[in-house]
Amino acid sequence: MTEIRVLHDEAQFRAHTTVFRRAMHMGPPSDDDWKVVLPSYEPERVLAAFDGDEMIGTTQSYGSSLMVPGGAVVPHAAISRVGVRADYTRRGVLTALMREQLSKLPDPVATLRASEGRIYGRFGYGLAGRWRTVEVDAKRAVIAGAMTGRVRMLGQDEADKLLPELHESIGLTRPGQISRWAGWWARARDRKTEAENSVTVVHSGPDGDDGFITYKVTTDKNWKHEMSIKDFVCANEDAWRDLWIYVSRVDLVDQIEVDVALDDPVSWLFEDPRVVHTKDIFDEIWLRLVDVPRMLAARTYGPAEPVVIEVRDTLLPANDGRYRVAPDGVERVEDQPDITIPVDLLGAVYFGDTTFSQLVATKRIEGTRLADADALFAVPCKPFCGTFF
Ligand SMILES: CC(=O)SCCNC(=O)CCNC(=O)[C@H](O)C(C)(C)COP(=O)(O)OP(=O)(O)OC[C@H]1O[C@@H](n2cnc3c(N)ncnc32)[C@H](O)[C@@H]1OP(=O)(O)O
Repeated sequence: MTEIRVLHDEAQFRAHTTVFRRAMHMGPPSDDDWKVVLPSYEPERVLAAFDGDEMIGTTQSYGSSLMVPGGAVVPHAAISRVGVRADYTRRGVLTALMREQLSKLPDPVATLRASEGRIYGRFGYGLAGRWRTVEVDAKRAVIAGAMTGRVRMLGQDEADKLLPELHESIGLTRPGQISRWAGWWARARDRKTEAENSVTVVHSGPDGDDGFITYKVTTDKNWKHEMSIKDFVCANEDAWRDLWIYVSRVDLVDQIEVDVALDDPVSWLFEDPRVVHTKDIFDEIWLRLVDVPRMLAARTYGPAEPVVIEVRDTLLPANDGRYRVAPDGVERVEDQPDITIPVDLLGAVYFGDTTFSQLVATKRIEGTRLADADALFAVPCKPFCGTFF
């Protein structure tokens, strides 16, 4: 019999990490590891499944905020450390954890990064945003013109102190982005220490610091140097362009790799757009609309005739209902629906990464008046988070 409990103390948190890591085929945390991981445990947000006294499954969330289309920022739960002990899988342990977690979340929306694509749809998470991994041939990469601002390289201690403040002051600039919590920065600092030669460069414009990158250069046995950009954050286009000028001019580097938004205009920076090659497109944001009326009201809509959308949510039936979505807002109605959609697929269209028409074409949903629905949910830019957790 599986029982779900909220964990409260450090010993339980450490056992939680061990169960999760084992599910991911990693060993338990060392004492040094544990010092870094502990700050990522937030009271009341940590759940575990038990069989008697045995901990057999885990999940937790971090309190954060998320930008939605139109620019509003809403409280958000970042879901992480989901794992079930291999000797207990496929007996409903994750189902019990997810059910309990969703019923208790204080936030109207949750996102996660999925280890596998078939796990989370049944719990109402939809694939809402993807990233594009690009490789830039640095030897041929020429950006015309000079920087408009200036860049400076930081020492590790300085970076550890400045980056959380700078990230917060830059704020969220694109739908899909989330704020970072103290435990996120502790893990990031630890990963940089592991990487040893991780480099942080900050950009300043007329109003002060307004962007940064963190990267690492590795050298293979053929003396080929690859720069991997781990973090690329900027408040404006000048900072973005100047930081690209900087990385494209670092000596010895043959190739630069970075994850960007699907519609990132990076190719247009270079005199020869072919220096940018898309290596991969991969799912990033799995979105769970926990409070559907609140989340539908939080975003803005494009110009189109209103449509009535019927939402089905087996885990959170308070969301079940028909919503009339119009450019001037959303209201619950009893009218006949134009479209009927499960909550995971409403999550998939929420950020505009996919459309109602595409879902109908693939027979995932049924509906009419698709041109209006697509126009209402259309967005000027694709979602991208850029914060891995
Ligand atoms: C946000 C993150 O942390 S991502 C990391 C997720 N964790 C991992 O990948 C670690 C390794 N895997 C595991 O720990 C487990 O297999 C989990 C957590 C993915 C699933 O836990 P389980 O307790 O086995 O899930 P549960 O028994 O509740 O399964 C519910 C349903 O999902 C299906 N399901 C569960 N996992 C998978 C999977 N990996 N692939 C396909 N279907 C799956 C089950 O078959 C079941 O379907 P059914 O209701 O039709 O019978």
